[in-house]
Amino acid sequence: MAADTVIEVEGLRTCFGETCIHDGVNLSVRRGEVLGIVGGSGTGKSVLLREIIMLHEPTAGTIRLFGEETGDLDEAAADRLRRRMGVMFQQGALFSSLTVLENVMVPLREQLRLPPALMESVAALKIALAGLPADAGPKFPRQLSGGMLKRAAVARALALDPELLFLDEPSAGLDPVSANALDELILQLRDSLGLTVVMVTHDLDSLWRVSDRVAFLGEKKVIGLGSMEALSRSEHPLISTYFQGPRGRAAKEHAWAGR
Ligand SMILES: Nc1ncnc2c1ncn2[C@@H]1O[C@H](COP(=O)(O)OP(=O)(O)OP(=O)(O)O)[C@@H](O)[C@H]1O
Repeated sequence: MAADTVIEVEGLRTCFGETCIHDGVNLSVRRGEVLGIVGGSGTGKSVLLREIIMLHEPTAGTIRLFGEETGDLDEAAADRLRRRMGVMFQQGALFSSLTVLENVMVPLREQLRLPPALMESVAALKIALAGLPADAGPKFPRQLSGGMLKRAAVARALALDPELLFLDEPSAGLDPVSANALDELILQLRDSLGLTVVMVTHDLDSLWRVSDRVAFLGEKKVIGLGSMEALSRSEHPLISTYFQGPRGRAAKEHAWAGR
């Protein structure tokens, strides 16, 4: 495994009963990059993410995180690795009965032994890092806009100072202005904290703006891996249909107009 590789997936196979959705998935993620995962609906993007973060066990193949093979770990070692990763799931998944500050404190309470006042300070810092005003802390999720909810979920994902951030459809349900602002946040976090970001998304505008490389899932494998520019020129029929449809072309024009 190369020194700058933080995630390596090799020969991954995933079956649910008789149906296999991955068969020979290979992928490596480099430290400090934003890697997008795309592909048609049902190609197994979210399942791949869940496998990388050790929430689902693959049928076969290996996944290495920071050089450690995840299939071989005992619970304590898996927990140590989990602490190095932050995850934002599709729905944000905040606890509705807790304030934003309390939500961000959940991983701190679970993983660290800190005095309550210090935990509050750490949580407040993460809320600020995620671009929320300080008065968002005492609010409940139902009192926040869609864009603010996503930021609160990002704040919680950052609670334990992760090196790796996973985002499942971060811009889903956001208006274009809030989606742009979230893209900016992702880039800022990568640059200021040196985070490696893996993001599953269908948002082509966002992929043009933030991804360094994109992995295209299709035919149960990664059938394309490279920059958006390289992928958008791919002649593979599945990839070209995806990127050269009307939405793909519009996103490319949009991206070029913004340069
Ligand atoms: N626990 C499970 N049991 C059985 N089948 C599952 C399970 N989890 C996922 N699947 C199936 O695996 C396939 C891939 O699901 P996944 O959610 O990863 O797709 P996706 O590429 O993220 O799709 P989308 O873009 O629509 O979100 C789907 O057909 C789904 O029904």
